[in-house]
Amino acid sequence: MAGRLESCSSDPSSVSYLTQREAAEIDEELMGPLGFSVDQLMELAGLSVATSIAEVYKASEYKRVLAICGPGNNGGDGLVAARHLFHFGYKPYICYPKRTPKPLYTGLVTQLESLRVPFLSVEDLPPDLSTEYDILLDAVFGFSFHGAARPPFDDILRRLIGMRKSDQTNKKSPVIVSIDIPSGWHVEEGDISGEGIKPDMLVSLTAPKLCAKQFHGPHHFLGGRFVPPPIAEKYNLRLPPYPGASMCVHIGKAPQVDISAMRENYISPEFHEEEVDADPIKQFCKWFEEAVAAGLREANAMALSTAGKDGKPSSRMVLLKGVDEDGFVWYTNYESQKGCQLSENPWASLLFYWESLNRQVRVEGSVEKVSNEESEKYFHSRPHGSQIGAIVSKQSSIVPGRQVLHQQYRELEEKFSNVNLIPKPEHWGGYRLKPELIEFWQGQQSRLHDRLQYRPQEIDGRQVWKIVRLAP
Ligand SMILES: NC(=O)C1=CN([C@@H]2O[C@H](COP(=O)(O)OP(=O)(O)OC[C@H]3O[C@@H](n4cnc5c(N)ncnc54)[C@H](OP(=O)(O)O)[C@@H]3O)[C@@H](O)[C@H]2O)[C@@H](O)CC1
Ligand SMILES: Cc1cc2nc3c(=O)[nH]c(=O)nc-3n(C[C@H](O)[C@H](O)[C@H](O)COP(=O)(O)O)c2cc1C
Ligand SMILES: Cc1ncc(COP(=O)(O)O)c(C=O)c1O
Ligand SMILES: [K+]
Repeated sequence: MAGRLESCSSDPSSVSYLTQREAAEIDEELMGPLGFSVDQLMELAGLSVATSIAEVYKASEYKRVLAICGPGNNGGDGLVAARHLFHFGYKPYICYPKRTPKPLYTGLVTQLESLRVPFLSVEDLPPDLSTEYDILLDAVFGFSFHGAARPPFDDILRRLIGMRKSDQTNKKSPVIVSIDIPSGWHVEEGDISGEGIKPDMLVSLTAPKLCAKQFHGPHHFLGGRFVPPPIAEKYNLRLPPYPGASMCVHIGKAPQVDISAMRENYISPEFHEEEVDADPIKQFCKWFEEAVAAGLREANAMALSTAGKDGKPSSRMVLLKGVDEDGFVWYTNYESQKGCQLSENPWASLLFYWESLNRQVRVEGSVEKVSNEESEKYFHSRPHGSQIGAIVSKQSSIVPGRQVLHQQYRELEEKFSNVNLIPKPEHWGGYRLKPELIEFWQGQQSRLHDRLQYRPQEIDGRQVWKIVRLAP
């Protein structure tokens, strides 16, 4: 593979596209019989736009955002998006030349002013947009656009078009993000002249409009996670599922990424010898609590690496279920691959990676089984389904098909339906790794990371932990 990867996203052919009339009708229905207010929909639309941007263009690299807002609701979406982007750590600027005196819009302006977000007139805009901004947010026209753009928007659109053309030699030019419709494009026919703006990202709202079929930029997102079933049914809308609690979903052709160019620059507070706890377990607990407080999902997930007598290592994720001075505990099937390897070679390593904190913790040491009582106690604390699952699963053995697992699961569910205590299989239980090495890694800029390693040392017959700094 030549370093190229297609990232996952929804199949564009399975998504519905709306005509201009349908878009306007849906708008009216949402705000009529379905009880929404325009403020609500605009807030959700603007939030979807801001979260889509944050998914692709990180604030650390694309900080300066110029939101160009038009006279209608598309412009309102831009104002809302700019406010959210401010709170996400971006630096927004607003160009809003044709203001609407309605309270909704004056409120949005006041909110931005209270955040000290600068408002620029068309005359204030720098002659070359490409040097001053990292993101140009096109919130000029939405689905009610018709005809040819009138002043002052005609000139602004020309500058966006010109900037992209004259900038092809520049290393990094700003990206254009269009809300709902690339402004100036025909809502259904798209970029009729072929001379229109060429956004890098399009965030369609509610459902893509027909013109979006002509969008060939790298990032097509759908936002506006508020479509109620009556609308979806009436307009026969096929929309991709939104992941988790996300306000946006990537649709369209998956962007090609150059794996070799994928890298993050870690920016973190420095991590010094003076500030760490003399006891690595206490230090681990401190970092673990910080990972949990930072809202990391499964901060207790760790990679466990083992090797049997053939010396060939293998890794898999397991969940940390306890940690104290005696070591790190996880539970599994003693007859699994890892179980067999540990019976041949009771040494292992554990690895935690807390991505958003730029932290890694590495633990190495000897492994033994926890007491049967400890395993019993933990086993019975698990949800019933997981207890049955552990009985069903002869972990790491070949199964002929998923239905076999389901069949056995159903039989056991039936068998244990009136039983208080589901018996723990003998071959299921915990392991405890007693550390002989713990290393705390804090990512830093230019790959000059902090690495503090603890190893036990005997001083006057007493075991103490020696801390050394390792080169990154
Ligand atoms: N579920 C939904 O539906 C949701 C929709 N939402 C958002 O609403 C958007 C649609 O909003 P919208 O209807 O206000 O229309 P939009 O295009 O922003 O502006 C119309 C303005 O532009 C003007 N104008 C038109 N042509 C022009 C020209 N050639 N040159 C100059 N001006 C021109 C026109 O003036 P007029 O021609 O009427 O005098 C009017 O003032 C939609 O795309 C989405 O972003 C979300 O907020 C929430 C959920
Ligand atoms: C986040 C995560 C946590 C996991 N936790 C455990 C666990 O605590 N115990 C376990 O036996 N398997 C766990 N698994 C499944 C293992 O990664 C692995 O598939 C399984 O234990 C079989 O590994 P083996 O064949 O190398 O023994 C987890 C997987 C993931 C992705
Ligand atoms: C097969 C298996 N066993 C055990 C666990 C440990 O988790 P828990 O005891 O919380 O179910 C996991 C977690 O993913 C797992 O996949
Ligand atoms: K737009």
